[in-house]
Amino acid sequence: MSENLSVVRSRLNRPLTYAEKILYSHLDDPHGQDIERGKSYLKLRPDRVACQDATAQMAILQFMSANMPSVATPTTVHCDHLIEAQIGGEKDLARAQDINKEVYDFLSSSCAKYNIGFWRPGSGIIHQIVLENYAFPGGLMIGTDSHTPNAGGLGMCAIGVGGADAVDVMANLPWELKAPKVIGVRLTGALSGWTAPKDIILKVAGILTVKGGTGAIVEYFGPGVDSISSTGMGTIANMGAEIGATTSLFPFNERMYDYLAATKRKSIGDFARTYAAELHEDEGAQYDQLIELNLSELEPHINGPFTPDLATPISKFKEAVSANKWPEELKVGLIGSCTNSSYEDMSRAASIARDALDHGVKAKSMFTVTPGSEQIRATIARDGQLQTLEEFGGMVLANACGPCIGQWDRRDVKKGEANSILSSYNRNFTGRNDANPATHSFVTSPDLVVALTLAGTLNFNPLTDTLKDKDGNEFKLSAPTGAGLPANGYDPGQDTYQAPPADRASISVAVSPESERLQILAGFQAWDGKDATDIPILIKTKGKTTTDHISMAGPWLKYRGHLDNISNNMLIGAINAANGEANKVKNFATGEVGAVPATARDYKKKGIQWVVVGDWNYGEGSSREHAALEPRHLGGIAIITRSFARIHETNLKKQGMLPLTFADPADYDKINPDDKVDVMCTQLAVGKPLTLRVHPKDGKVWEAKLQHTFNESQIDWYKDGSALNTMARHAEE
Ligand SMILES: O=C(O)C[C@@H]([C@@H](O)C(=O)O)[N+](=O)[O-]
Ligand code: SF4
Repeated sequence: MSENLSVVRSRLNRPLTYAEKILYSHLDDPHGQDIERGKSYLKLRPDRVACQDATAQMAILQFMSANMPSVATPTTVHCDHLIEAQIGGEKDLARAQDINKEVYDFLSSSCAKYNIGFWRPGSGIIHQIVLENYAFPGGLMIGTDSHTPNAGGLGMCAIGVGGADAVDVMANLPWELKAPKVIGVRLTGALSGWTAPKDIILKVAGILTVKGGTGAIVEYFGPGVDSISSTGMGTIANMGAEIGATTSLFPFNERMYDYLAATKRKSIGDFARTYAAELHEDEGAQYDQLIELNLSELEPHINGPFTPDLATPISKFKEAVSANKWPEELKVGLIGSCTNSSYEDMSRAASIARDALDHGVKAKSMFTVTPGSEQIRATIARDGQLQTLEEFGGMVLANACGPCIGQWDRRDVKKGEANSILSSYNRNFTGRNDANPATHSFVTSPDLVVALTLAGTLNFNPLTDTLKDKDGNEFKLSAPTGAGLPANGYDPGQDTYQAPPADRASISVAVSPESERLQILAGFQAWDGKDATDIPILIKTKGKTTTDHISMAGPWLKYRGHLDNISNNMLIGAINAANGEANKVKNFATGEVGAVPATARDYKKKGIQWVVVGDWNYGEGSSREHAALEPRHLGGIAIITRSFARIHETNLKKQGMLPLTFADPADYDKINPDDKVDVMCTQLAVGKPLTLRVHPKDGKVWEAKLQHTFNESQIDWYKDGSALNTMARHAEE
């Protein structure tokens, strides 16, 4: 990496940010690569790939079509998304192992066959396991999950991608990324009292908004960094996904060294120390945008509802609750998720719970606890935090995503009933946790979750308000305390890791043709070389259209390996601009109103291609490529929006769709849901806009200019029908 970096330094002759040092030291061709931030497509060689069980299925099904004996880059698969939270950790895990047996067997056998490490159900959430075992300062990795950036807590450049991107790296192809801009966040002062690392990213999300980080890496630096633990830095990097950032990262420092040593990787810490000079930004490094945060003045924040960038400082939260008429009663408090489930998070949360118990009171709201990994669970069980949280009223769930991804058998409210929940998670999109669009979900630090769960209401500020103890006397909660690392080291707990066997050739991977959950992928048809004329708009979506709106998780996760079945959830959460409702569109071939997937299937049966029209930051959120595979599978050809989230735009290109943006954003308003359109696909060329000819039902034809970001090789993906088809074609040549 140092050699590559010195080659690039001699070419660029300017100070570099830390993010650039990691990226450019991983270039496939440091001598010849064109390097311009925000413009060039970098060809990179990541050190590692990580996949989780809800995205690994499609990634491995695609890798299988590359006909390779094993993966070319160290890869792991983590079972964390498919465990439903119902009655508590152990029973939920056993139930999941039974329900998901077919998928787990597919994953464990394909991992064994292709030389992939397999982390069984119960091992923990992918991003905690990666931090505990694989992340290292100066490394570059990709993961088929948008919160892969969590590894930024160990100074790694870790980027979320769709499965098709992971297949490139598994198949030893260079991985392509548009050279990101770099946003600097300079931290001064120090965290103290109720202010937690999470509050830094909650504040930054409020500043940058959900699309402010798109196309950029967020790089933290400055004297304030040293007041944050390595897992705290991970929290901040993790939730950088919510501002659309390519990733977020921190410079190597002694807090990272301590975490490496605590997780049996002192040798890596020592090695990083020998390269410390290169594991941070250069003097005079230039940032495309610079934000200053004084941590000594930073308040705790609560973000939401419905979007992770609606940031409210705790001192203003009560008035926001009443001004917006959010449901005041706090129904459920949830701590955990990959964002906040570290030893430090659990220790600080337990210190507040202990304070309450010492005053003879405990949780008023329902309260759930998700340890981030088996190692964390075993250690907080040994050290007592787990028992304290249970005594406080906590239900300990499996070491898994659970309610965060909608894997929650929630019984305390009916669908449609307005209510409020508070979590230490990173995302709070409509319906995400419990499929109830009336659930007001807020994200904050674990500390504030515990404090407000104790009070049972959103109208409580632990910094200023008092509570009544068991005798009715008033008391004020003390600020949380908690060790960043376990004084007696981590307890690894149960061994949940399956290493790939030496002899792999004899292993067979079975996918039953009758399976409801796994389906061998048929290649997509190549482009017919023609313009698409007089085609309908399947739906014009209004407002926020995240990957949760496009391909809902929760109950649909069971079909993540079966493209035809999961396509029945396509866009069912998106709001139709024509009627303000979800999953209700007009079929322009029959005149009937019906569900989006059924309408698309009818068009496909009739050989009618279609487009979707969307608004800003379309495809915000997850890396699930199903959000791109489904419209492709059901006969869509283009998604036309005001702007895209990075991962989703790439996923659409990889699957042979056309992600196009209005050159004039006002054209989004001009186009009507019942217009027919001509997409002049034959005009697709690098750097050239494409024409959309619009035929209003009544009125004269007009034209919109559409922009795109295709480069030469990506245009091949469109012509071949998908990136996989291009890969197969090159392999034959
Ligand atoms: O949907 C998936 O499988 C991946 C997704 C999920 O982890 C999520 O938090 O929504 N993500 O964030 O990329
Ligand atoms: S954000 Fe939630 S669903 Fe996604 S990886 Fe983290 S814990 Fe799992």
